[in-house]
Amino acid sequence: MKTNRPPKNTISNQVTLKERFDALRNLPAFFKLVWQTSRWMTIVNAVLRITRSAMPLGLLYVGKLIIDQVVTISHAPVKDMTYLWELVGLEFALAILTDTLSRAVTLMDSLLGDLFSNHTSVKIMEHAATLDLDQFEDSVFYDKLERARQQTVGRTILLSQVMSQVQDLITMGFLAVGLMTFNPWLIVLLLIAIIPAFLGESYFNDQSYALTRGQTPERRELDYIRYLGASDETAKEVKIFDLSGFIIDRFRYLSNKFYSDNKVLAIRRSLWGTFFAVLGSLGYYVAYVVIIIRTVNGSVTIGELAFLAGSFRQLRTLLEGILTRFTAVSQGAIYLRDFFEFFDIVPKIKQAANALPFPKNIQQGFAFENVGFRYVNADKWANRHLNFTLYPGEKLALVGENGAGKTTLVKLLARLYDPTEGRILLDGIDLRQYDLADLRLNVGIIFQDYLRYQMTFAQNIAVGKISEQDNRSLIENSARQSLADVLAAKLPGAYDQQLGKRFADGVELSGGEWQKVALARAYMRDAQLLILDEPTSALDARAEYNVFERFAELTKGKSAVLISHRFSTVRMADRILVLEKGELVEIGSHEELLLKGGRYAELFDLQAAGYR
Ligand SMILES: Nc1ncnc2c1ncn2[C@@H]1O[C@H](COP(=O)(O)OP(=O)(O)OP(=O)(O)O)[C@@H](O)[C@H]1O
Repeated sequence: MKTNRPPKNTISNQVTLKERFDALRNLPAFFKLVWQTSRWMTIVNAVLRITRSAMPLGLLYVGKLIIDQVVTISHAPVKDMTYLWELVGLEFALAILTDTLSRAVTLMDSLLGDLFSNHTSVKIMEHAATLDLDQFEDSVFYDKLERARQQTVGRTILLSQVMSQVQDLITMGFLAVGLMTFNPWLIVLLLIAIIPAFLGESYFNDQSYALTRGQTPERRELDYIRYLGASDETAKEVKIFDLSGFIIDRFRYLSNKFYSDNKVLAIRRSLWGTFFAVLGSLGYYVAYVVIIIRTVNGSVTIGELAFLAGSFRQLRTLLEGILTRFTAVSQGAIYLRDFFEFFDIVPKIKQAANALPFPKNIQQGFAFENVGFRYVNADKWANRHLNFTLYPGEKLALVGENGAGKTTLVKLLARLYDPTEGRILLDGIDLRQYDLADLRLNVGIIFQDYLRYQMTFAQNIAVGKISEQDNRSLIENSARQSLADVLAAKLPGAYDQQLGKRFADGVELSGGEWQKVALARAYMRDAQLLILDEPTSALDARAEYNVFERFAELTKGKSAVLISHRFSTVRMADRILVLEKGELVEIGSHEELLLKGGRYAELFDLQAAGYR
């Protein structure tokens, strides 16, 4: 965790006017997404809004007719009220209709917005699932993912903003036509009063976007700290190391920084906003005075006075809203760029064209030809100059100190990464030529940091081959093979027992017990290559020995790679590959390597000495 980092320079996050306009190009793609979310809702929404936009002019005009009629009747000797009441009835109907339409629009916006948010969340998850492991390990990627996630909620607002924009533009068109029939210059006055507010608004929106964008990494850190500070997974360590003060301090530092950065901007925005509002009011009152003078002179009726003043006031509000919203919409479009940028990230590990099916029975095995791998942004090679073959049916153990590159090697075998240099051949053909899904189905790995799903016992095993989640006999059989069946028998809910403490009635397992459950996943699929990356480290020595003995027996004829730091386990393998700083230093059987008296013998003696 970083502390007391200097304030982030947000200059690079400033948006130019050109970028703002360029971003508007994202709107069609955005509407395509909305359209995909629900066609009928989009249409209904549009129809409702167009109808609603004619209402203000209608109301003002009927209002004018009513006032003029009242004036006429008040001067008439015979008072016939019929027409007046008709007008009042009409206005009442229009008022009810306006209100109903507004509510219907709000309802539609919120329903469509919710659906849109669900739709885009699913799309993000679907796209994230196609991406490579190393993309997930890149912080720039995480920032993009985070911004894309924010969009799913934020963009529902954009939806109603754009719709409202169109609606208000139409309303304005109606009102402007009405106003221009009386006094065209009133429109000019209106524009003069409004434009400064628009410019101010777009300036502050830019500032706010730059600030938010610049804060993305800190926001992620804040989320992470919130998680550290209050989660079942972290509570134990936080308590024992008494980290709460440290965590809270960091949280306070970051959140205070957000607060003060945002505060400065909010205050400036508010002060300028007030000034522009005064300017707008000034414009309105100049127009009002002119209309009053004309009414007093008799060139405008009292009904027209009400109509003109009302139109002008409404137009001002509308225009202000439209201009403000314009910056908000283009702002939203800029955020959208982040959203679509996430979808532009393409996986590097892809299915080859005309991919080959995975061999039914591996003939020659996996041959590493000068394989090297370097993590993104790492200077050091994690694996280098690897030349060896994993033969069909062979059990190969990987040995080496921490960071020697064992896990990386098995990730290459499962194509979680592709080699940076060299290649891996399966039966003489580059691994990249095989069907990816088929490969993953045939290469089973249980990692040392396997997941403890807060789900049922059976589901925790079924994740090994989720398509078989309802195949209870396969699940129970897999549990038997990893020796987890004994555990199920002891649980109150047996295979349906909820595991973990996160949800109601969950039972927590010990580290070793969890490992047996995780190991059962390996037996769910009939993989031709099984990889166990230290998933047995929490088992006691006897249990690990039993598990591996059983594993060797159950996987007879299949290839397997085992990673373990226990030599009692390692010696069971047909051959042992010793890695040092990512490179192969020795390979051979336990006996051969002991005889050789090299690195393996040294490590073995070291461990044996510990037991003497
Ligand atoms: N995701 C990653 N990004 C960058 N570097 C990594 C990543 N994972 C591992 N490394 C680096 O690659 C090297 C090899 O790591 P690897 O996990 O393969 O070692 P290992 O032999 O499995 O270690 P251990 O016995 O501790 O599990 C290490 O130096 C490690 O720091």
